[in-house]
Amino acid sequence: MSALVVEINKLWTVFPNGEKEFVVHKDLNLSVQRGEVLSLVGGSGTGKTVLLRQILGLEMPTRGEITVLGRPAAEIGRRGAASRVGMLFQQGALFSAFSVLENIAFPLRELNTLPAALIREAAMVKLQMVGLGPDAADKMPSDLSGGMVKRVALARALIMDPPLLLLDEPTAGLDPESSDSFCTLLRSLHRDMGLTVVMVTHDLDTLFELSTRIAVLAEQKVIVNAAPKDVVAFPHPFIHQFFLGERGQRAMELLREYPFTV
Ligand SMILES: Nc1ncnc2c1ncn2[C@@H]1O[C@H](COP(=O)(O)OP(=O)(O)OP(=O)(O)O)[C@@H](O)[C@H]1O
Repeated sequence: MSALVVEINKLWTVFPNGEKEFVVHKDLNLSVQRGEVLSLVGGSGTGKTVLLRQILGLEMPTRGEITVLGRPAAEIGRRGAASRVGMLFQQGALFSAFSVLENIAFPLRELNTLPAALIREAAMVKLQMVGLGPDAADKMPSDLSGGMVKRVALARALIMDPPLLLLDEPTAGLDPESSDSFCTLLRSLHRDMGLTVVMVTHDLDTLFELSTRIAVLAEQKVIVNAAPKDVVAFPHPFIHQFFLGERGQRAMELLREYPFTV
């Protein structure tokens, strides 16, 4: 298998805006190597979520190519895609009428190729993998804490052991303690499953705890894609404001605290 898991070439994303056009991405290039945790960082509206959805094949770019695991991203949006790419949406997005176990099993059920007992067993394994006990299996989403919702959504994203995992603001809305323990879980899963991860986050703790690389979106493209310590030192007004403004001290502390990233 090639070391390149995601390859984005000359990507344009243009949305209609009244009489005019609104250009979100312009000639954007990005590549993600196997085993990386690549974080996408950028100001509001720079097209981070759109890019994740395009990698997942849920949206088509206006122009350019996105190759995921050697095939066009457009093929991923189809049936059985969960075996190639798992996605953790920002709100967790569980089905409220399904139990925890039914939510986790959903992509396997959809495939309709395995007997129910095997599907149940696979979902129980994933439940354990995300640190939840068997007693959580029959709970309904409304009975779960925010941290548990994220864990169940993660278990569902991983049900078919995809090599690539996409995370949209994985720790948004969690209290600091739940956020920390979710980061620890993501980090051990990344290590143990040999996952490649592409993540969008605004949270500096999450960013420095998990990222092996950071790609910064500005001026409709990726202005830098490098190790965290090199990104922090890159001369650009957005980066200066994001890492070295008010939050600068914190960013520097985090760089020292998480040797994994430097
Ligand atoms: N389907 C669409 N039609 C028109 N405009 C869209 C569509 N989807 C996204 N946009 C616009 O594209 C821009 C990028 O959106 P996106 O959600 O990717 O931003 P983002 O970088 O994730 O921002 P944030 O950090 O605020 O979540 C925004 O201005 C958004 O309004």
